[in-house]
This record gives sequence, C-alpha cells and structure tokens, in this order.
Amino acid sequence: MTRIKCCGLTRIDDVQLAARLGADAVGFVMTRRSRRFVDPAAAAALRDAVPPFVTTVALLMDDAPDYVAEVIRVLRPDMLQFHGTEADETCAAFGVRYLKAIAMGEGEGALARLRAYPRALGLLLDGHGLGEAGGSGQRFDWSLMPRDVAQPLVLAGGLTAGNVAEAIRVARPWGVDVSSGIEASPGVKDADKMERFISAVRAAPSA
Ligand SMILES: O=C(O)c1ccccc1NCC(=O)[C@H](O)[C@H](O)COP(=O)(O)O
Repeated sequence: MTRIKCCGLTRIDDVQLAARLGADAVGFVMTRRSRRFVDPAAAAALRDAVPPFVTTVALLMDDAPDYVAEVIRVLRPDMLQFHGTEADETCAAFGVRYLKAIAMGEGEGALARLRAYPRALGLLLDGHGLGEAGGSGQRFDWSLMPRDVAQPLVLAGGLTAGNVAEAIRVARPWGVDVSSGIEASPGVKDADKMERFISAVRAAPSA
C-alpha cells in the first residue's frame, strides 16, 4: 500500500476530509516564507481535528532553532519535515522524528544529498530546486528515484490525480505527498481533487 500525505492544509474542514478519505498523514507548513503558512496556535487547532492513527507533520525550512522549539512545544507534531539546507545533526537535535526533503530540481546532482541524512526516518524527494520553497507543483524525472537507499522514500512534486498512478509505477515510492495538485488556491484544498487523488493512489498497484 502506498502511503499518502496531504500537505499545506490550513482549514479544519480540509484536515477532516483528508482523514475521512484515508490520508495517512497531514502536513502543516509552518515556515513563514510559505503562502500556506500557519502559525503554531493555528496549527494546534488544526491538530485537534486530526483523528487517531493519522500522523501530524510540521514543515520547516531553515527556521531559527527557537522557532522550531516553539512549534514543537505548541503543536506537539508527530514528525517534523525539513525543507531547507539543514544538516542531519541540526534536524536530529530537536529530538523529534523527521523527514528530510531533497530538492530534486538539479537532477542527478541531488542524489548525493540523499546519503547525507542517515538519522532521517524517511526522505521526501521533491521537484523543486535547491533553496526554493516546496509546494510549487514542479515534477522531477521519476526514473531517478533510487532503489538502494535504506530509508523509506516519499515521492513529491507536481503530483495530481491524473499522473499519480504513473508516478507510482515508475518511482515505486513508499509514499506520496501532494499539495498544489489537490488545491483550489494556495492553502485551500479542493474536495473533488483530493477525493480523486486518494482514490487514484489506492487503485494503483504499489511496489
Ligand atoms: O507548500 C509550501 O508553500 C512550502 C513552502 C516551503 C517549504 C515547503 C513547502 N511545501 C512542501 C509541500 O507541500 C510538499 O511536501 C511538496 O513540496 C509537494 O508540493 P506540490 O508539488 O505542490 O504537490
């Protein structure tokens, strides 16, 4: 079964819908540079709408350690997801399980960075370039998905209901992550797109 994370949620209705449709994880973008930014108090209110067995993930990108500590204290996320140039030791220092996003925009050059995060619980390969924000809807060449990395790999970047079955067939990821592909506008999810995306993943043969 391919796991599903719906990311960039800002509304309680969208959190409840994602959970009802069977999403395994929901992501709140907590770095201020995002158009989908939710502050710690708002994220905690969203978290309260997350039912048991659905994982809550807080996204950060080169944020100050004091701010990351505040996010952890107020939100109490199940996991962090780091999107910037944070080193493995920096990510691990917060004592919360984490995913590290790898910017695949540079193609094969990005693959070297995959080896630099041995403490990450999983790696999220995203389509944007190094130093750019995620949630951009950019794809990368799915055939670059490595087969010899120890951690679970999550495929992200430009996924939609229309392409996710082919993405799973080519990349054979442990999970998929989607944001703009299920949106009406940044941070506002489209119920029909979300339903069609999750149905398409569930119908696709997994690795
Ligand atoms: O969504 C943002 O605005 C954002 C800003 C800064 C860092 C990360 C951000 N989002 C990450 C994601 O939502 C997803 O992990 C991923 O990039 C998939 O996005 P999409 O291509 O839109 O499906």
